[in-house]
Amino acid sequence: MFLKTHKTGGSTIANILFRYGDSRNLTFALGSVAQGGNHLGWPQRFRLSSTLPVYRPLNILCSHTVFNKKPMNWLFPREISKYVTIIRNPVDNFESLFNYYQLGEDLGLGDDPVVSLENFLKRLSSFYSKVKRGIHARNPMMFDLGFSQKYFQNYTAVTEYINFLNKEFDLVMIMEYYDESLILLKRLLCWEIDDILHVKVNERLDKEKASNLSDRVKENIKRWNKADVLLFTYFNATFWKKIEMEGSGFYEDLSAFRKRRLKLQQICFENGSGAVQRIFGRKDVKGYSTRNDLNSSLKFLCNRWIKTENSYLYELGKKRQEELDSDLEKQTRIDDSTSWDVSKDLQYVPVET
Ligand SMILES: Nc1ncnc2c1ncn2[C@@H]1O[C@H](COP(=O)(O)OS(=O)(=O)O)[C@@H](OP(=O)(O)O)[C@H]1O
Repeated sequence: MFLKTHKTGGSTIANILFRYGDSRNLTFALGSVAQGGNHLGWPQRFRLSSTLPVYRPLNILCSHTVFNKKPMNWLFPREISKYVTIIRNPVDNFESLFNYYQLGEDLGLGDDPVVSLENFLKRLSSFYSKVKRGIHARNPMMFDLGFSQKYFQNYTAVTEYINFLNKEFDLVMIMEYYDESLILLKRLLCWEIDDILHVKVNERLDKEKASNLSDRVKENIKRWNKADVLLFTYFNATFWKKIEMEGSGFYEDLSAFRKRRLKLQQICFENGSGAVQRIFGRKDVKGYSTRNDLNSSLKFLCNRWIKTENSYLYELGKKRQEELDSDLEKQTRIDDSTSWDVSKDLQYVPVET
């Protein structure tokens, strides 16, 4: 169960999980197409009804949702499942989220990534309630991890919830240490290095980024998102303790992984092509150009690395629908209550009068 928090590098992990699960015919928790397919009830807490129906146990959940222990533990029993998530430095996370979702524009603060963010932080309380996607606009990571907004300003509640998360999750990855995070994931899931190969996806275009934020703005982002700061500080510390416990084999894996990834990236993609990828509607992010000289199997492999979340979900949804249709067909056949002719032992023989 991968709890995909917003703007933390989760789409890259989801792409890894899609490729892993799809090639092994595993079953994903899929959202309804009406919700865009990539949300499992978000911003509501996860419920059993948040996923499309399925007649077999689920193997992977990797779409946006809000953590909810009971239904999740039911679908992914703790004894046989791994619970993982990823977080990011709250300053960069908030900047990414604010500008990606154009919250400044929503509020009439203009489309300049730096100025609109500065102005938002100046008059927070009056703006917060007005943001259409207000859910995003404070402690977005703690929100996705299921912490109630009511307690955002309660230190005891925040720290207790972080302790609770520490018990619920087997691994909390850190975006700033992406490679190290993936090696921990590989080891936790007993995977091979090839299973975690990837390219960075969903990176904003440079013009949408607010680079060089002043120290004052950074400090205000931290003060506004105190619960996320506490979350990040706590799991950043446990992350390095985890790595220490892995021993020296961890760094051997890390170096082998980096070499292999570089090699495959060189095989698959043109260097610095400046390509742009459309991910939905009119939203573009940085993309990749696959090399022209690839044979068909390599082309297939390389294109899967950069396949967007939405097209993966669309394909998986279609596959699921076909399975459901055939499962339903089988059930209808079993339930056909007029088919009494398969055996005659209990055949109806009326009493003679
Ligand atoms: N491998 C790797 N290493 C470092 N950083 C990475 C990686 N993959 C994704 N990213 C950065 O993650 C940001 C996108 O996060 P998400 O995919 O979670 O966004 S979303 O909520 O699903 O829209 C986005 O950050 P910003 O560009 O700052 O917005 C990506 O650049």
